[in-house]
Amino acid sequence: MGKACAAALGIYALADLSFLRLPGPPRARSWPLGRRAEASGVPASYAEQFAGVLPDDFSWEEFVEASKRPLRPCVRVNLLKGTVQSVERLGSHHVSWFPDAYWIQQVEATALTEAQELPSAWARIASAKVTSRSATASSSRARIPGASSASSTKPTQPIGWGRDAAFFSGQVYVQEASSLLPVAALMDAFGAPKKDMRLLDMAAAPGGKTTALCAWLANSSAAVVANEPNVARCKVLVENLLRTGSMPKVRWPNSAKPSTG
Ligand SMILES: C[S@@+](CC[C@H](N)C(=O)[O-])C[C@H]1O[C@@H](n2cnc3c(N)ncnc32)[C@H](O)[C@@H]1O
Repeated sequence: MGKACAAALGIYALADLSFLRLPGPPRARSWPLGRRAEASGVPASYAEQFAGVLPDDFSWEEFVEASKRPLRPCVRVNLLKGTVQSVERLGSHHVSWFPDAYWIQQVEATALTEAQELPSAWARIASAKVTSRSATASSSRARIPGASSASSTKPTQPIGWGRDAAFFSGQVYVQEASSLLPVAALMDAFGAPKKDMRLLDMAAAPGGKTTALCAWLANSSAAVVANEPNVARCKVLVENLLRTGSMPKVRWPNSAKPSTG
């Protein structure tokens, strides 16, 4: 139970840590941290707690700047329903910290890397063409029923994954790449699912982490307990769990199993 609690806390406490690898402005350490945080509109007590997990060479100001940057989406192949081979147009920009996840709207020509994200990068990416999938991936992918058929031509528009057959059939899940960091950390900590393990996702809707965990727990006796207090968001959560085939791996807190009929 102790591990499950730690895992649950980890899921929600680890937010966007991708900034840890990004270059930032020079450190400003002239004022005490509390005063500097309050100047950014953040309570000093929060900043002091956070300082405990920031690396020594990473300042509060860098953290604030990183927090202002837009989060970048990725498309994750849901191994409960699809494979990297079965999903068309994934591109070749793999998210380094998560298996089977690919950056959306990444542009080969500008060669932006995860460590080179600039304040203006988002606008450039959004307006640019999407890279075509790599020749290797293209030749190795088999067509499967229901998957997108627009694969033979090089896409010139960003792929609308939310309107793609691969999305509706549950083969892919679109989420911010940083939201996979806690899941990656947990997978790394455990190595493989333990027998009858229960992972608590305390704030589960819309299901990005829960569905990723369910895919990881496939073929094991482990399960995810999905907690979500907001009823409207529960509906979206259940839709995503059904779409991705995650239901068999989910347990509900407080005997509150939603009707799926
Ligand atoms: C950012 S979303 C979680 C995203 C989700 N973990 C994912 O990966 O897709 C935050 C969720 O926390 C829920 N929430 C808000 N207050 C909460 C509380 N006190 N306890 C549990 N969940 C809460 C919200 O309803 C919302 O659905």
